Formats: sequence, C-alpha cells, structure tokens
Amino acid sequence: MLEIQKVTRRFGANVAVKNVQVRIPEGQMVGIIGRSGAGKSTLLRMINRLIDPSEGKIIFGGTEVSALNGSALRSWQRDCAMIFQQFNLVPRLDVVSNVLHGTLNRRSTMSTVLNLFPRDDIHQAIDILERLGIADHAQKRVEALSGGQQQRVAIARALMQDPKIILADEPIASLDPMNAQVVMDALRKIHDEDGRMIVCNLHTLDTARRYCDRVIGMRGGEIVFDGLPEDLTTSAAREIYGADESFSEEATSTSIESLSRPTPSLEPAYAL
Ligand SMILES: Nc1ncnc2c1ncn2[C@@H]1O[C@H](COP(=O)(O)OP(=O)(O)OP(=O)(O)O)[C@@H](O)[C@H]1O
Repeated sequence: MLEIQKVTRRFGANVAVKNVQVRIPEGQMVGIIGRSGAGKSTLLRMINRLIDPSEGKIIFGGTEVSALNGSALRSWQRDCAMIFQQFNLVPRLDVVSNVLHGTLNRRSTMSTVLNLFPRDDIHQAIDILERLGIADHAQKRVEALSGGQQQRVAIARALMQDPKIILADEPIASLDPMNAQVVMDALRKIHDEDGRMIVCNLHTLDTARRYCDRVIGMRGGEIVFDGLPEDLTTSAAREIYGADESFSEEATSTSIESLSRPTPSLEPAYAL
C-alpha cells in the first residue's frame, strides 16, 4: 500500500500540491489527470523523492519513505522507477546499454566507469526488450528509434530495476496516437502480467479511462476526483479541467480511441 498522508508542496508562495490524501493498494494502475499546472508532476516527484514534501508523509509498505536518507533513500528510488515524457535516455548509446543503465545504482563505480555489465544482466536486458517487442533494435543507437520505441526502451530500463512501483510522468505526451497506444499497451501489459503498481500522469481523459483501474483528478494542487473510469462523467471532467458548458472531450483526447482497442472490458460506459 502506498499512502500519501496530507501532503503539501510549496514553491515560495505557490502551493503546487495542497493537503493531498490518497491510498493506493498494491497492483493498481492509477491515472492522474488534470490541466497543466494542476500539480501532477510535483506529486509524482515527491513519491520517488526527486523533491520533498513541505508537509505530510508518504508511506509505502509501512515505511515512511518521505523520511529516508542515504542508502535507504537510494533503495527506495530503485523500488520506485520513473519514466518521463522526454524519455531521458542517452541518444548516442545503443539500446541495450541504455537499458543496462537501469542497474547502475546497484553496481560498483569501477564497473560503471569501465561500462562492464555482467552477462546475466545483459541477458535480462534482452529478455525485457523481447517482452516489449523491441529486441530487434537492441544494438541500434537510441537516436535512430521512433519516439514510441524510445519510450519502450525507457520502460525496459525501468524494469531492469525490478521496481515495485512505476511512476510515469506524461509518458505519451510527446507521441503520436499510434505510438501512444503502443506505449500505454506496454505499461498495461506490465501491470497485468507482473502485478506492479503503476501511477501515470496523463493529460488526456480518454487514455486514463481506457487504461487505468482508477482515475484521480487534480485541480489547483488538490484532488477533486477519485474514482472508477466509468464514474468520470461530463460534470466530473468539467470539475477537473475547470471548463464551462463549452467543454469538449476532443480538447483532452489523444485520438487513441480511434485506433484498435485491446480489451473491450476496459471500454468505459461513459460518452459525452
Ligand atoms: N521547481 C519548481 N519551482 C517553482 N515552481 C514549480 C516547480 N515545479 C512546479 N512548480 C509549480 O507548481 C505548480 C504545479 O506544477 P506541476 O508541474 O506539478 O503541474 P502538472 O500538473 O504536472 O503540469 P504539467 O502537466 O504542465 O507538467 C505549477 O504552478 C508550477 O509552476
């Protein structure tokens, strides 16, 4: 269980996240939606301690992760992998080396400097790439791949950490609808097959509804919606996005919906 207890984050006078209270059971895939500036990234970054809360506690499995330091903090950051909008890969390095970088924080400085990776790790990296359907590109430079392929490399790098939680900060915001679907399918597959908790910031309603077990809506740093995808009605969406009667679904869609659907059971009952 991940528990976010009355967490607030201030940047000077600006309150980015305000008194947020959430409990996420293990194995849930959660989508966090909201307008730009709603506090989604700040919340995610506090969970893996890229930044610290100004107030409140973050607890995972009974441990207060918001109070960890040193090696215990590094261990938490291994358990809590992050994926970013801009992939954060090394473009000129090949795919396998990028994936192996997911093991850096458990390797010695010397082996890191010499770029020496144990054979078992290399095999594991190839297995993960196969699982994500990109093993054929293992030896290519990352910069030669499409955005969707690069994001799958980033997911593979995260999986090398064998994390308990995957935090994805707008993982499809830079991708076209086709690649966005491939990446979201990959995250859902990892969730379904491994039972890993996934918390995913998304700026589009359709993606959250389609892929997540639970949707959290943020506005002005606060949680204004927390429920099932099918409960995300037009008025709930308006509350999250702060839109008036002219609110339109298209303004917050990726067009993934127009592509083929993987599992009809994920189809929401709701339509505008
Ligand atoms: N490092 C920072 N320094 C100052 N203010 C910040 C910092 N990071 C975020 N903020 C502010 O906190 C608020 C929430 O930002 P945040 O990035 O968490 O929102 P978001 O919902 O993730 O938006 P986006 O989708 O645009 O990333 C915004 O007002 C933002 O300007």
